[in-house]
Amino acid sequence: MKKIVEVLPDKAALIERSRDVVLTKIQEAIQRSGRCTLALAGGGTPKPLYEALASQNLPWDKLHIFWGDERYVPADHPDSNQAMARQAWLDHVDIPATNIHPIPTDGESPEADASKHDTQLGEFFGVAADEFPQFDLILLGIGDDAHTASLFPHTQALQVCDRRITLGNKEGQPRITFTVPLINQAHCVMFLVAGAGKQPALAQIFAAEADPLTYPARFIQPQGELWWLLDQQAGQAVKG
Ligand SMILES: O=C(O)[C@H](O)[C@@H](O)[C@H](O)[C@H](O)COP(=O)(O)O
Repeated sequence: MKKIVEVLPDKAALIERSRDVVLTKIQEAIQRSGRCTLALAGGGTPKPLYEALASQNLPWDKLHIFWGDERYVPADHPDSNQAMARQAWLDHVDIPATNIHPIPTDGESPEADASKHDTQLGEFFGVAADEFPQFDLILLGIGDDAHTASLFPHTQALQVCDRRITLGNKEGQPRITFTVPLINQAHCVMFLVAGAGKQPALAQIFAAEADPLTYPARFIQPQGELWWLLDQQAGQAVKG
């Protein structure tokens, strides 16, 4: 794993830098394999990044969009991660509908939809049920409790090693999430973190030792590159 940590002067600089790194990673993936598989994060921090990507001129047919986690709400619900990315970005560019691979939330149950998406990933990447495909880029955020994707502290999802997709649990509300081994298989994982409220969580995530079940983002140790892009306020927590 190659770890890169950058602290940017403010939120605007963080978004500009993340846009540039994302564009580079998309280009590298397309050169490597003819396409780029990109998993998006929810939350407020990446929204301006998605808005910035909406004005780019990209080979949209080569980009395949996934989500690292989803809230269990209809696709047009204000809390839907899919809806946020569509409104900020995907609805404004010429990406083929078949290149957008949302986590389903309209099935019989969260369990059934998690299992369906696990199968969908296997089919898309052409891998067996017990294999973990390699995403080109996975975008992530962290919560004040150091959760990432929908991998919340001390939840069952953190222990799942034999599936790509599982159920997350936010204070009793079901979510659907990538598992730790799926995220860790990626070519590149990029965390975007802004604001002073994230300092305590970041301090524990970057500490020499701390329990990953309490600070789930510590589990993220991808095969490829691990980027932490922080604004100045969040970055106070990791300055030597
Ligand atoms: O669906 C979600 O809520 C996320 O994917 C989640 O893990 C998010 O990235 C963090 O909670 C950070 O959220 P903010 O960017 O809003 O701080």
